[in-house]
Amino acid sequence: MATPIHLKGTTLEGGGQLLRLATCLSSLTSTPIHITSIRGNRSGGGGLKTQHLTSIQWLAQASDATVSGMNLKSTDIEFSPSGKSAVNGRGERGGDITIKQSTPGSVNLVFQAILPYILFAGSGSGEAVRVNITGGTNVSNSPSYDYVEQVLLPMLALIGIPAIEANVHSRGWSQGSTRVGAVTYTVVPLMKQLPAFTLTKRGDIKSIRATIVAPKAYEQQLRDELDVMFETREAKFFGAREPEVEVTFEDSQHEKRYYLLLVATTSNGVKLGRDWLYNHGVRAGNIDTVISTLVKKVSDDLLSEIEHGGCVDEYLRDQLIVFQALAKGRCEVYGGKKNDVLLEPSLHAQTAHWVAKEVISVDFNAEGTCEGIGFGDEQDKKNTVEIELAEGLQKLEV
Ligand SMILES: Nc1ncnc2c1ncn2[C@@H]1O[C@H](COP(=O)(O)OP(=O)(O)OP(=O)(O)O)[C@@H](O)[C@H]1O
Repeated sequence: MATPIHLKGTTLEGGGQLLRLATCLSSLTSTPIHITSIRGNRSGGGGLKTQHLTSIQWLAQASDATVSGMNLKSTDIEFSPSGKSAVNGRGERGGDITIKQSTPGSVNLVFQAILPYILFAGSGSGEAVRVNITGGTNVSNSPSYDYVEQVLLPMLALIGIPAIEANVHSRGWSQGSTRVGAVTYTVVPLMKQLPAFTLTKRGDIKSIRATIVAPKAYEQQLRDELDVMFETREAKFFGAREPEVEVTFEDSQHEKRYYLLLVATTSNGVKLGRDWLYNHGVRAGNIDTVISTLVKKVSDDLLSEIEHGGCVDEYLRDQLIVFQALAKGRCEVYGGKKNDVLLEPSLHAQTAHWVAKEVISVDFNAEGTCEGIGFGDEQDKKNTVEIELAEGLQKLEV
């Protein structure tokens, strides 16, 4: 068996994303890896949390991997796929995948870990796979259900991934709540390689959609606050264009859960999103502050995304890297400029570049461009098989 590639879990961002991406690429390409000091840059000693463990367990089953260290708080895992892909983790093609978390750990970080595998491992039949995941739907520092539905999935469609349908059955919140949510994503695995893609022309801001999830009693106040904000900042958002704004509201059914997402859609179909699950403490006496702070922060954040002129927001930039690396050929994603200087990729994006380089040898340049490996084409895929011969180890390409 090949020697596992060693990945130090404290590299760059040093959090859970390194682990998700590395195990996913390892599963797809049957590359053994050894990750040490897992989430070593996080407080509390790092190690695997439920969400990470759940993702790795699914990938291990799907790729028939032998794994050591697969337990909560583990800081060291060795992950060695056998090369016999089981496609959806049950040894079947098509059908359903059900992943249950009993905590509000982020549904979408589990989805982030397994989606490339489901798409690229190849069911070949064009049959849809329903991915049911329970856990948190709106969790701080992770993609919310709303962000995935309104930004990630349309952007994946824009780069050539077959449309993925999203359904939320119930909300699950973090921050002291034990409410677990449920989501279904319906994914059609790729039947051939993902062609190279380019996202370099953003276009003008055409419309903005605001999604509010908050206690029903404050719906009107939130709508009013947004109206005033859009009126004041109309020119900044829309330039000379006629403003197009849509606001939707959903009752959070929880007196302390205030969530806002703003998504800008451009004339070229690009989506830029920013959101926030208010996390500074909600008390009976501070609702006015909660509402004004929420609207101000999210609109400030979206404006800075719009001002840099890029085709991806800060979060999408790191989430598209795996698709760039697996597509066939030169993939370019423009991240924008500040004061005429290219925006540096976030630490998460730099980490994803590093993992892609270490595990599947894809190089990203400073502009975030790479030559993707074209995963999925049997003719182009270079499966290296190691055969032990009496006189030594010889490598053959098949
Ligand atoms: N507000 C947001 N909207 C969309 N995506 C987000 C948002 N915040 C974070 N993300 C994405 O969530 C992922 C977070 O990765 P990270 O390694 O920090 O997660 P983690 O598994 O929770 O790890 P850790 O607990 O170690 O921080 C990244 O892909 C990042 O782009």
